[in-house]
Amino acid sequence: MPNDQPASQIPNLSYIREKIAGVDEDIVRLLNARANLSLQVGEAKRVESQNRGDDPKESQVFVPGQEQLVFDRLGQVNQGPLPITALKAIYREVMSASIALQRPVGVGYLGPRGTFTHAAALKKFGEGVAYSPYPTIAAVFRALEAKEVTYAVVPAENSRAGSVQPTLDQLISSPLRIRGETYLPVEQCLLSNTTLASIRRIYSMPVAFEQSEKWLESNASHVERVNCDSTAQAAEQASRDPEAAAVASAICSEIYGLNIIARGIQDQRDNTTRFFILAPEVAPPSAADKSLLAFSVDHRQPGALCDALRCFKEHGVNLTNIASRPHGPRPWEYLFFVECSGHSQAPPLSRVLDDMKAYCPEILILGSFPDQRPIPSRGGM
Ligand SMILES: O=C(O)C(=O)C[C@]1(C(=O)O)C=C[C@@H](O)C=C1
Repeated sequence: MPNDQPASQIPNLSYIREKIAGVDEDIVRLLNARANLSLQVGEAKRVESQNRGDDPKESQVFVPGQEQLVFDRLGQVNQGPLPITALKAIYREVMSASIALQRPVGVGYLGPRGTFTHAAALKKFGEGVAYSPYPTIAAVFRALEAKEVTYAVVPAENSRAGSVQPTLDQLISSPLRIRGETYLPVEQCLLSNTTLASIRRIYSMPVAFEQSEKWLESNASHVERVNCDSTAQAAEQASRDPEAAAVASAICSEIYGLNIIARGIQDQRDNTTRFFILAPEVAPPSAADKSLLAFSVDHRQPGALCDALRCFKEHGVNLTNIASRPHGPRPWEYLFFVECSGHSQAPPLSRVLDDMKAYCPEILILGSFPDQRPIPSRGGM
């Protein structure tokens, strides 16, 4: 940046560096003061768990609503010149270390290394925790159920391709709950070690093919498509097949040694994927929560769905999404998935759930968590 001060008034470089060293000492002292408080929070959480009759070693250290409060406060107190995005990135690591101080944390994700889910997990938990990739969404669920990891991250929904069905299917049969969410901009690339004209097969995940449908139709309409469990697995397979390509992230080109043949091939410029953070239990209520529920109604009763949905209207609870899926154990019957504002343990949603019992043989609370939909002014993490 140009400096208009006369040369005589500019402090000399070593003097400024000494000042920076002094500020760094203060920052380290303050970070450790914060870390000591975090250790106390960890102890308080263990005592609370014990009082509830739960295993104190498994107390929940990741509290997304509290993290949102910290991020919101940063926005309120920051006077610059540091941009808020920089401050939030620094604090992501501060809180990552804070979580790890309270309890060793392992995060399972849909791997292998380099998937968008891996990027989402890093965005949510930072560098302070240990990461373990699993080959399928089902395997991620099983790992957390078996307590191989403390939390898990799975893809939930894409702005172009819609819900990730294997995640919904796992959620309804698993005791795990959604504790948090995060959104990630997704740029798809065509990666290969051959030229576009020589590609005979393209590997990817069904949702990634769907997101890139227009580009693939125009540029590779006659090329065979091979479904994989993840985009990174697709890149890994393409790296071993000289006639193949993969639809995957730019990061995968580095990890698996592939060239980027085309970048940004997704149909939507602001293609975004939403990920769920899974845990054994939901997070406590925060300032702005939403919930994902699944329920069935008596399909022989005309108006049964309408009766169930009226409960939301009567308590002024807003629905943001509704979908239906075949009910696993009972063919030709359906489960309705509803996403709405509020937390299942707090009114008005807790009252809606009480009223719905009159109309719904089954109600599953799949999760309640702070709403992180990307709103530029709020900028959830
Ligand atoms: O307040 C808590 O519950 C904490 O554990 C502290 C803290 C933090 O460092 O600010 C750390 C992790 C949580 O996810 C939220 C906040």
